[in-house]
Amino acid sequence: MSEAVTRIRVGGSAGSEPYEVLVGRQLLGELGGLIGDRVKRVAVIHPEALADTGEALRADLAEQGFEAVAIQVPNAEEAKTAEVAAYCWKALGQSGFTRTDVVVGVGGGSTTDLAGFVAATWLRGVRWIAIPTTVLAMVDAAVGGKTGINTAEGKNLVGAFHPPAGVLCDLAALDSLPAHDYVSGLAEVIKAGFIADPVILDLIESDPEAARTPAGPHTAELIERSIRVKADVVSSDLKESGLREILNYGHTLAHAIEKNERYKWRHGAAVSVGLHFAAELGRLAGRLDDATADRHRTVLESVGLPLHYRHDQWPKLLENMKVDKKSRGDLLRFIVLDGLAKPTVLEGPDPAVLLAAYGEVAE
Ligand SMILES: NC(=O)c1ccc[n+]([C@@H]2O[C@H](COP(=O)([O-])OP(=O)(O)OC[C@H]3O[C@@H](n4cnc5c(N)ncnc54)[C@H](O)[C@@H]3O)[C@@H](O)[C@H]2O)c1
Ligand SMILES: O=C(O)C(=O)C[C@@H](O)[C@H](O)[C@H](O)COP(=O)(O)O
Ligand SMILES: [Zn+2]
Repeated sequence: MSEAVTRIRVGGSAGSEPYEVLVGRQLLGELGGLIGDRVKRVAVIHPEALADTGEALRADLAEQGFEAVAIQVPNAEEAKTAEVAAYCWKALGQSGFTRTDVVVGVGGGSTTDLAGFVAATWLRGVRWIAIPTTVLAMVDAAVGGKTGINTAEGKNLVGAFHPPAGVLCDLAALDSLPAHDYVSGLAEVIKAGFIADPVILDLIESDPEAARTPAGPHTAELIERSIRVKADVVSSDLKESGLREILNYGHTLAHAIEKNERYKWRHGAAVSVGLHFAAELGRLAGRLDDATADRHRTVLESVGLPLHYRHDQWPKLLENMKVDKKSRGDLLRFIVLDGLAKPTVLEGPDPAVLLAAYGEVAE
């Protein structure tokens, strides 16, 4: 696929403002235009690992005439806490941030989830722009307006739907990403393949080793296809009243594992185990054919993603899953497949079937 800039439109229905996701290289020149003329202040929220990037962005924006502040937050999930959100609110307050000012979140999904949440809550909502720097944030977290933080009780339990004004996916950012973080993002790419676009799976299976690096021949296509899957879904169901639940494929168990690991596991790694579990659940519930269920294991394993989790943790995981956002009262609900690219909801599965599915995942 060419290195030209691809523009993917998101939203525009049900009262939400449409915006674009740009994918390409050297996109930062687009930022000033996205921020707009009448804006006085810009806050650049970035993780420690991207201190240089955050400062370079701040300096560039200051040169363009904005009052720009950089707000450094911890790396990864440590940023998704009420304390860090409060730290950001303090920084916005101290810089006199008003309703016409703009937040920029640059980093992985943890940073964009936090930055979006800070933007959603400051003065009850200011504009924000996402500059995702991981595969996972480009294909999933930065697109669609789910923002939020974790609590000790569970993943993303506090948040808001607050779509960004634009998303800039600069593929050059992926060159500095640690290999395990690159691979972890592939779990959401593979998820998009199973729920909606099997060409994604074909591309990865054609050369799994190449899919593990940003230098692979299909990097841009894999990212763009996954963004289109997400864009299509959130454009028709921003607030998850139905269709959007399919994006949660593999996430019911994944979030339970993340909480169990006190958010030290990468989200993508947990999603990989969760996808394996969801495939086995679909198979054992009589919904999914053996070949498609097996394909989950082979494709995830081929790029080096984990499939298993500790056998003795099932009672805790079951407890954790009760606060999943898809639960209704005491009813557990899972996304499973009726076939390739045919996601559906499985409500209140037999506990014995759930346990048997976990038996396939347990190590
Ligand atoms: N809002 C959504 O719709 C949505 C969707 C999927 C995932 N998420 C959330 O995204 C988070 C996971 O995001 P992630 O996988 O991007 O990980 P991450 O944001 O936790 O980042 C992983 C690590 O990589 C560092 N990093 C980021 N970009 C880098 C780069 N270019 N070079 C070097 N280091 C870099 C980060 O500082 C961090 O240390 C989870 O909290 C998950 O819940 C949200
Ligand atoms: O955008 C969505 O909707 C998703 O479910 C995408 C997921 O990949 C993502 O991890 C999301 O943050 C999970 O949301 P949650 O509502 O289950 O916390
Ligand atoms: Zn996810």
